[in-house]
Amino acid sequence: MRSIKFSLSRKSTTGWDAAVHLTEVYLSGDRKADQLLDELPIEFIGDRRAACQSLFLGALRHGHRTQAALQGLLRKKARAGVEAILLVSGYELLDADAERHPKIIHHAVERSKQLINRFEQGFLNAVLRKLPDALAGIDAEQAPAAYYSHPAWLVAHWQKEFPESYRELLEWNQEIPATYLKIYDESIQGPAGLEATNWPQFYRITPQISWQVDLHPLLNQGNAYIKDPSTRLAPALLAPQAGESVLDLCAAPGGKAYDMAHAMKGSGLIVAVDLPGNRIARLDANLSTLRSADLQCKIIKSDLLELDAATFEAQDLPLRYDAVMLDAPCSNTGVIQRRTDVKWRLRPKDIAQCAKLQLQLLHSAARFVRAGGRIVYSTCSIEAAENQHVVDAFLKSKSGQAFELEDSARSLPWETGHDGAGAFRLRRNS
Ligand SMILES: C[S@@+](CC[C@H](N)C(=O)[O-])C[C@H]1O[C@@H](n2cnc3c(N)ncnc32)[C@H](O)[C@@H]1O
Repeated sequence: MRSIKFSLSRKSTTGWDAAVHLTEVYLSGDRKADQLLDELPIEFIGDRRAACQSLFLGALRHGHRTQAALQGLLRKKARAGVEAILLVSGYELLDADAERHPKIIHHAVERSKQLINRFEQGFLNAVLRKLPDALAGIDAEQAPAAYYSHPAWLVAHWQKEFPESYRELLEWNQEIPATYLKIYDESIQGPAGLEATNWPQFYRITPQISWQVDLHPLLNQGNAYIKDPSTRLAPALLAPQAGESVLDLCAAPGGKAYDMAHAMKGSGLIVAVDLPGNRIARLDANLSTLRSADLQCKIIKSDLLELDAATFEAQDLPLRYDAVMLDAPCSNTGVIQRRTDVKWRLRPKDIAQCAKLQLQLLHSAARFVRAGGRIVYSTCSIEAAENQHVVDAFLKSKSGQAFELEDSARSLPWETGHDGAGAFRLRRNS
């Protein structure tokens, strides 16, 4: 398959064409939606980029519903190029009033002439004409997984985990997420078009805002960061103080480090650890905006499970810290509204596998907490298996005996109105 930059380099390429192309690449490979959007050529800007993003993410957000509707219309699975057109069109049909459906179908058939062969065009035409009725025939009560466009196993799992509220969760995940800017320095006047929220320092970014003109000058100076209000929970629990030593584990790209550096009033030590790889460059760029004469920020590129005393000694860094943040990798079930392709990637065994790794990471992280110090274990999962159960298993273990659970915070998106998360503060007594 040709590169995204090459395929979209023609001036005549529309946002719709680009969305179909990204959807095809997504269906054919193992790249995440964010990565594909990041690969759009820089000249692909303005309305074309916005249309591409909205159609591509809409196709994925509602893709399971469109696939369910197509089941009765296709004898065998369509080639990824054809399926991509059907998913983008399915989203457009769901998003529009019935009187616009013929226009949507006509447009898809016309644009597809340059994308698929004549046989496929005839087939597409026939299927698209039946798609609106097939979509309308899916009932929320009888077929919640198809209607709310989630894998059936995940819906069955949440029906057990959240019997009272799984529908609210499914509805939440299907909404288009808000984007928030956190402004740390109260003296900074944000641009017009930022909307205040109930969460201090968080502003909703409205369509009036220009990323290029309004936001870029504000970002990357250490005083503002694009992040969801749920990200405040774990740093607030850890509450690092000025002058303390903080070990930020699983740190990249550095969002939690921003909160912690500001809580520390720019004084102390932050040692950030993440796996070697391309996330380190963004971590480094973010930390470089936080460093000051009084705040040292160091990076260790390492697997936490292999982190040992020698690595710290080699960089002349302490081995034990006042405060440790472990923002563990997780199933991401709390952020599906924002990262809709998580629904496509997640497999039934993933939650248990994440929990197993998280417990290993917590054991490894706990070694670096000084006596009397604290550690916050945090995830952006809403699964008990990845939150409370990991902490319970740790506390029951031999090394967990030295710790006690002091406090915790949880966000279930349908209750809080922002992304889901779990955070637990453990104190080391000895
Ligand atoms: C939830 S993200 C961290 C987000 C970050 N704390 C922030 O606030 O911007 C999880 C991170 O864990 C890192 N990670 C996963 N497994 C790891 C391991 N074994 N050792 C170190 N880092 C790991 C990933 O590379 C990823 O950057």
